[in-house]
Amino acid sequence: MQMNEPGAHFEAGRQTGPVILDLRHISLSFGGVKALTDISFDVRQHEIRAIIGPNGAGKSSMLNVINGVYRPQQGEIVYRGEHRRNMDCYAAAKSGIARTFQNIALFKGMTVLDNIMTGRNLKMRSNFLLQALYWGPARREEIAHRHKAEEIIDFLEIQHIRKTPVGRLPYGLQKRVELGRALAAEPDILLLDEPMAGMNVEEKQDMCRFILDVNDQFGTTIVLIEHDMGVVMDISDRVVVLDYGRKIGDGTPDEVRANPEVISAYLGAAHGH
Ligand SMILES: Nc1ncnc2c1ncn2[C@@H]1O[C@H](COP(=O)(O)OP(=O)(O)OP(=O)(O)O)[C@@H](O)[C@H]1O
Repeated sequence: MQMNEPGAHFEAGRQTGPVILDLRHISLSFGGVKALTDISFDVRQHEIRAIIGPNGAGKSSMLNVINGVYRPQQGEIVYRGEHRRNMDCYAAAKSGIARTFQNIALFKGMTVLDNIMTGRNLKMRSNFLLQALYWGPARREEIAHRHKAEEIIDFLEIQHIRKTPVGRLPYGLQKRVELGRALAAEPDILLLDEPMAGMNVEEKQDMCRFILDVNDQFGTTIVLIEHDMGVVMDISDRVVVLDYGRKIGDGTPDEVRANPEVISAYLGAAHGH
């Protein structure tokens, strides 16, 4: 029998580690609108954790709480054992949390390579002054960053478009470049907001493969929002289900699929309630 590290768990045949991110009793409202009410769930190292739920359920708000864009009025976030009232956007990025957005947020006029290089910003030590004073070290640093960006380009199989302005690419490839930019930060946790939205079947299959490879080869923990149930159930270790800002289910894909409250929320949504 294989010996596991302490705190190790097996989900969907994948070994996941101890809890890296723990969200406790998070409540968030905008004026009178309650976007999240008393949500608690955790994320284990190396797992693929999905957040699902009907439109307006609070999924994007939850990601925004995790990377510090929104500050919840109540609750606590424990990240790597440190307790915080809320995350701070810059600190979250600096401490290894990267994300992609529902609507692509790339520099359309810039090439694929340059967009991916922007993901290295937080890793760059040299600023303009330093570059002027110490041309050598800054140059060496630039080369190292470029090398990393090229590695990501190879990994995502987009060598052929590395010099193409992003705005000229089809949607599916733009989404892949956005993933590349997030990967350039070498994150420990990658937050993906609907990575497959608007894609055709083939593009979805490619994206699934890349997400699984990122998780497998880089050991990256992944938290994703996705509407395509087939994809979610296929690739996730555990799924949290939100409805009207409340958590109504949490568990393995099989557990969630069999949860009567989840079934009725989805049937209700399908019937337009
Ligand atoms: N910045 C904001 N200002 C005011 N209300 C907001 C804001 N962001 C989200 N909300 C509200 O919070 C609720 C949850 O929205 P959220 O976008 O998190 O849901 P979602 O599950 O991601 O939805 P979708 O699947 O449609 O993207 C909604 O009622 C939404 O209108």
